[in-house]
Amino acid sequence: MSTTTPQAPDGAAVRLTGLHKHFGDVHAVRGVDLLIAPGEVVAFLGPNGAGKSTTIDMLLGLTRPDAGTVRIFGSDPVAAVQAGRVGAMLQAGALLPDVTVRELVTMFAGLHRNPMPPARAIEMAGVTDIAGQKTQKLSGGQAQRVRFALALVPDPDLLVLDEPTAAMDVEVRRAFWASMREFTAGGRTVLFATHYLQEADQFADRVVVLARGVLVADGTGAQIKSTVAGRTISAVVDGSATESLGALPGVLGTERQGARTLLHCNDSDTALRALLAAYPQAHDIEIAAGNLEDAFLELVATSRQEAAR
Ligand SMILES: Nc1ncnc2c1ncn2[C@@H]1O[C@H](COP(=O)(O)OP(=O)(O)OP(=O)(O)O)[C@@H](O)[C@H]1O
Repeated sequence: MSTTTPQAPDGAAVRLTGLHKHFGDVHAVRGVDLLIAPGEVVAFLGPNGAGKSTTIDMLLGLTRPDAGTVRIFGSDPVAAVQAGRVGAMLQAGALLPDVTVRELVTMFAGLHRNPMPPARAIEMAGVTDIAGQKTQKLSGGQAQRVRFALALVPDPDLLVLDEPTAAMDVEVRRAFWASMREFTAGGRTVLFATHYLQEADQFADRVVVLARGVLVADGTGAQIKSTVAGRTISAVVDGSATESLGALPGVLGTERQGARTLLHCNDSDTALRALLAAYPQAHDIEIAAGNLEDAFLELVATSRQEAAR
C-alpha cells in the first residue's frame, strides 16, 4: 500500500456528492451521495440498468458527471488513478492477445510507478498455473482472474470491481473471494458491484443498493434485511380465503404455493397468533427468516412505486 500519498483531509477513501448522469433521455444516475471510509469493503447492489456501472465509471474518471463531484482520497479521480492509488476491474473487455498472462501482467506493471511485483499479483489473483498461457486461450472465468491480477498491479489502496465474479463458476468464485480477503486484510478499501446478493452479504462490511439511479439502502447485510423485517409464515390453511389471511395483523402480503399459503410478515409473532386464533385448523406451519434477496426485491419494488407517484 502506498504510504507516501497524503490521506484525504476529510479522511474519506471515496466521496461522491450529488452525482448525476444523463444519456439522452435516460437519467441514469440521479443524485448519488456516497462516503466510503478507508478499509471498508462495500458491495454495490442493484438490478440491471440501476446505474452501477455508470457510477463506477464516474468514480474512476472514465465518464464525466453532468453534475456533482468525485473525490478519491481527497483528489480528482484521474489523479488518484495516475498516482496508482486505484485498481479497477471493469466488465469484460478484451485482453491484449498473443501475449502470455505473465507477459501481460509484467507489461502492465511497467506502466506504473510503484507496482506490485508481477509474480505477487499473479500469485494473489491465483493465476500462477495459467501464467504461461496465451490470453486468447483463457476461459471467461480465467480471463476475469487475470483482470483481477491487472487490478492488483498498481498495489492500490482502493480496488473498484464491476461484477468481478460474473463469469466465474462456484469454485473459482470461492478462490477469488479468498484472494480478496488476503488483499483487504491490510486495511485496503474495496467497492464491488454485484448481482449476487449472497456475495454482498458474505463479503461486504456494507451493502449499498442502487435502483433507478438512486441509492435506496445503505447498511450491513443484516440491517438491510431487517429494514424490510421479512419473515415468512408458510402454512396449509384449509377453507381460508387469501384476502382474509392478507388482512391479519402483522401480514404484509400473501402468496399461494399449491396447497400452502405464504404470509409475508413485518411482525411474524403477531401474525402467527392471529392466524391460529382465526384458523385453528391451520397446519404444517413453517416460519422462515427473510433473506437478502427478498429484502433487495422489496427495496427495488418500493423505489419503483415511489418513482411512479
Ligand atoms: N453509453 C451509454 N449510452 C446510453 N445509455 C447508457 C449508456 N450507458 C448506460 N446507459 C443507460 O444508463 C442506465 C444505467 O446503466 P448502467 O450500465 O450504469 O447500469 P448497471 O446498474 O451497471 O446495470 P447492469 O447490472 O446491467 O450492468 C441504463 O438505462 C443504461 O441503458
